[in-house]
Parts: sequence; structure tokens; C-alpha cells
Amino acid sequence: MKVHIFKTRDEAAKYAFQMIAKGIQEGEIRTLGLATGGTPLKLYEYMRNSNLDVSEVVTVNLDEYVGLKDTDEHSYHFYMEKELFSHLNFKKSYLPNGMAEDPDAECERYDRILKVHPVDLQILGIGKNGHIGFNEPGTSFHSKTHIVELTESTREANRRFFEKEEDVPEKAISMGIASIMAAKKIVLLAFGKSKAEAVCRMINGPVDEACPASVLQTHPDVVVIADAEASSLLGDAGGAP
Ligand SMILES: N[C@@H]1[C@@H](O)[C@H](O)[C@@H](COP(=O)(O)O)O[C@@H]1O
Repeated sequence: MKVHIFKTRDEAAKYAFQMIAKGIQEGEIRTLGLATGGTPLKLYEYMRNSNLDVSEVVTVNLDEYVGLKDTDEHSYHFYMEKELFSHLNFKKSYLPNGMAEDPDAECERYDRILKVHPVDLQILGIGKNGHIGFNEPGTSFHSKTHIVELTESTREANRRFFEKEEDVPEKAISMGIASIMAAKKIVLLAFGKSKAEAVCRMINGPVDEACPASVLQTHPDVVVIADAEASSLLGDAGGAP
């Protein structure tokens, strides 16, 4: 695991953007794995304001809420359209369908998409409880795309995007841990004090399903890009690149 620490989230996002832009320009990233949430917003701003040619790049998203239509402003479909897809000419973009009538069949469909489009670089955020995608603590490291019951802490963390607490969905479809680990390269972004403990457990803690992100210690090519606050509990684990 490489750990790069930046003073601000803006510098960190710029570094992540440059790394991704280079991979796309050099043809190494044919399939880009995308994340949602607050963390990648600055990175997506850099991407949409660039003149990056992504016409040969396929994207696959990590997850989607169950029960929200694409047109619902809280859905990850809506988020991706707004932040990235309406600005850049990706070849094709995939997200799990949270409205699928048969959720299990939808998980299988998504796994088939991932097989056809193996991820070259996966962007990840991290939950306060160490979740990646929507893989909550206790999720098997062997999991593929699956239906997830969101924990109270995750629902609470995402509460800020919704008007009322009861509007926060209880379930999601998420790529599994094994699906995420299949990516050739993983770039995990972590910003802010609230992520410091999860970042520390991910890097220094035992590799344990209690902290899903700790599995990344066993991946051959992971780059953690964090700001000073998120890395404040790390000691001298990393530095500027
Ligand atoms: N499913 C998403 C994750 O993909 C995201 O990385 C994480 C952190 O969210 P944020 O970036 O808003 O802190 O939680 C959400 O629940």
C-alpha cells in the first residue's frame, strides 16, 4: 500500500486526477471504477473541467441504493449524471439497477458486466466504519455483487443528502469485496477528521472482515490519497509523493 498525504483535499484530488488522466491518456485505463459520496466530488470537478478524451473508457460504479429511480436526485445514477456523465463522453457507463424487479438477477447481471469489463483502476472512498462500496463490517472478503442491509451508522452518515431520516434507503446493491479486489489498481481517497480512525484501521489494523477496507493490505497495487486530517492517526506511514 502506498500512502500519499496532502495538506488539503484540493491538492489530493488534483494528484488523483493527474494519475487517472495519465492512465487514460496512455491507454492503461480502459475500464474505470467509480465511487460516489462526498469524497470524489473534487476529483470529478477536475475531470469534468479537463479536456480528457474518455471516448474509449467504460465506467462501472460500485453501488446504488435499492428503490430509488434513476431520476431521483438521491440516486447514484443521478449523482453520476450530474457530476460526470453529462460532461464527459465515456464510451459506456454501468451502475447497478436499484429498481430491478429481481435483485438477485440484477446482482448476477452486474457480475457479468464486471467480467466483460475488468476494472483497470477503481476509485474508492471509505466509510467511517471502514466500509468500501457499501460493504459493511462483517461482509465476506469473497463477496461478489450483492444486496446489502445498510447499517445505522452508514444511514446516519448519508442522512445529510436526504430531507428526512426515513427517506434514507435501507438497502443497496454493491459490488462485493472480491469484485473490488479484482481491480488491477485501486486508488482510495480519504478526507477529513471523521475518516482518521477508519484510515488507521485500514492501514495499521489486522486484516479482518470487521474492517472491510483492511483487505486492501493484501492487494498488490493500492494507493491511498489522504489529506492531513484523515491521516492524522497514522504516525509516519506516508508522505507527499
Ligand atoms: N457507498 C458510499 C461509499 O462508496 C463511500 O465511499 C462512503 C463514504 O462516503 P463520503 O465520501 O460521503 O464520506 O460511503 C457511502 O456510503
